Amino acid sequence: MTTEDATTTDLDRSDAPPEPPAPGRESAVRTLSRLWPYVRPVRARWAGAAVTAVIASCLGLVFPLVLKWIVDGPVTDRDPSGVWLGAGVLLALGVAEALLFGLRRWLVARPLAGVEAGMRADLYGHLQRMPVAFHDKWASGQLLSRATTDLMVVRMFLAFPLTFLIVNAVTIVAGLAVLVVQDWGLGLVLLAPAVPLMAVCYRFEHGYAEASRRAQDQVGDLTTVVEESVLGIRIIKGFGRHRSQARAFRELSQTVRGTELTKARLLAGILGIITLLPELALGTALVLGTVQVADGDLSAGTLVAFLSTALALRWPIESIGFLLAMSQEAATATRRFFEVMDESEEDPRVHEQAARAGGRDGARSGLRFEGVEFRYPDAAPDSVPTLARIDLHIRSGETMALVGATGSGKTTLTALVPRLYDVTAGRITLDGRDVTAMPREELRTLVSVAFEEPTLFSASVEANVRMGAPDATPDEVERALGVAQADFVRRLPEGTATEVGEQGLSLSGGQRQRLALARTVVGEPRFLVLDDPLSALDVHTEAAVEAALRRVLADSTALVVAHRPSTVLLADRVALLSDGRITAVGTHQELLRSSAEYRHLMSGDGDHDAHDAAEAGEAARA
Ligand SMILES: Nc1ncnc2c1ncn2[C@@H]1O[C@H](COP(=O)(O)OP(=O)(O)OP(=O)(O)O)[C@@H](O)[C@H]1O
Repeated sequence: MTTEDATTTDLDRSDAPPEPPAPGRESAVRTLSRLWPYVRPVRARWAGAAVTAVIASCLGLVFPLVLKWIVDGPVTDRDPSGVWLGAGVLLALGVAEALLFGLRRWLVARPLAGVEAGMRADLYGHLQRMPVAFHDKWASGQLLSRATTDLMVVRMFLAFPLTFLIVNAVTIVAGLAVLVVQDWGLGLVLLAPAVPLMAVCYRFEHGYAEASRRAQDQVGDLTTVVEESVLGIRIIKGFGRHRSQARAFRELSQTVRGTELTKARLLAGILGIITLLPELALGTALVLGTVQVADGDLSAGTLVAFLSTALALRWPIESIGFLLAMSQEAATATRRFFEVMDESEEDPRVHEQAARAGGRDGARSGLRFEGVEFRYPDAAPDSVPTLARIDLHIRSGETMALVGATGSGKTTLTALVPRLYDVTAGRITLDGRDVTAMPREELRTLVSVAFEEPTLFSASVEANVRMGAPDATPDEVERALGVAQADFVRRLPEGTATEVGEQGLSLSGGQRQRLALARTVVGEPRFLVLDDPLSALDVHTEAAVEAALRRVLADSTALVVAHRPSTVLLADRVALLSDGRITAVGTHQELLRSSAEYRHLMSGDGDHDAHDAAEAGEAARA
């Protein structure tokens, strides 16, 4: 996304993910079960940790039984040594419980950090293999938030709620069994809230899933806005838009706050009910139990044991509300993760049919567009194609300039050669081989591209240039920097080792463009596709780059998008693109003579869009 785009962002949007599936369409359990391939390698340690936690939690249920023994035994018999023994057992139980919980944490911490890292690496690798059309469609903040916050939520779920939902369920069942065994009547009183609680939990899960999805998407939008504002900070300041931008940001954060409050309200509601109903049941059991003890129907020890068992179950029951909430958030995070992972990657296979059909033109026949038609993937099927009926032959070793009004489709046409997008009809061949018949790696070694927007990465000058050819020798890097007239790198603090890019030294537009050009030519590719590569250079530097570039172009087959006559003069021939169609091909002089539209475009009187240029051409003809 360009910086210009960043500032025109409508902050009120609720953009990507494109059409998120409605929550609840797939159950949380089903969604979370998709994590199994990632959890599988650590299943033994995870299960060991869960069993440890179950043992630790159930040890808590032994306390009341020891208490009962102390009250009904040594206390009733006034036996101090028995009381000390009981106290010692309680202390040992407490220490054992603490140690076991510590062991559980130790068992899972490292493997689950590994699961999170593995998922993140998979997501990153997948994003690298996704077609450009996918990145056109998805807001960067949505992808960022999925790779960071969502994966953290998943790790926390595996470490805590998943284990404790199991641990607490086992503890509650065991505890209720202990209660019923001690006094079935009082046990049933405590069991009474179970059914309404289950109904409440079910309803809560549904509402919370919806709110949690909304919140996580809104956080993604917020991330996008922050990222775009940082990238576009110069334009925001330059246009004095920081106040309105801040206001729009505040509104979006208010929306996130509102959704978080909805979640908090839902959680508070269920926590209230989950606490209230068992407390009521416990109060009732306490009254009934006390009456039974007074009537002599129940021993005091049994009542103490009964109540302390019930109290030991308070935490497992009360925690269910937020464990469910965390599980729902993890289900949403997992769903958001797999929404990206489920998108199909670029097909690495070559098209067999195209491979068989290719080769008939023979070697060194250059770059050919044959009946090419292209429509962007999100365009309506019946819309006018962006490019249509493109037949163009750039002979081996020839440089063809591509000229056309703004919006006529020049960038789109250049993007088809390295298969950033695939043609919707027709074919493109390199030395007679259909580009779809080549493995992408081979294609992208054969074709080198320089885009209008010279993006550099946070790395040294040399590493940025080497992206064009990782195996280039230092001499080749020097030569490429020479072609791009990037001698300014010698004056940088650490020469070619100087860090540039987002976190590095700031370079001027022209300097960045020259480094990007060096990156393109370093591998001496057979085919070069340059999208207006000299637009940011002053006339003297442009002339020097052109002189050097001419030597490179002599050995390559090149397609060069050009807006200025000086760039056009690099080319042997020129193709004129009007509204997505090639309307003329010839030398610069021929087109100056024969095409009014071309004359108009080359006259340099301002910027024209495709329509203006065509109209101006018509007018000039008339
Ligand atoms: N990713 C995209 N998705 C949908 N439509 C697009 C996309 N990129 C460009 N377009 C549309 O395709 C048309 C051609 O755009 P393109 O960028 O190829 O023009 P161009 O000739 O290179 O213009 P310029 O000289 O201004 O760079 C435009 O109408 C543009 O709106």
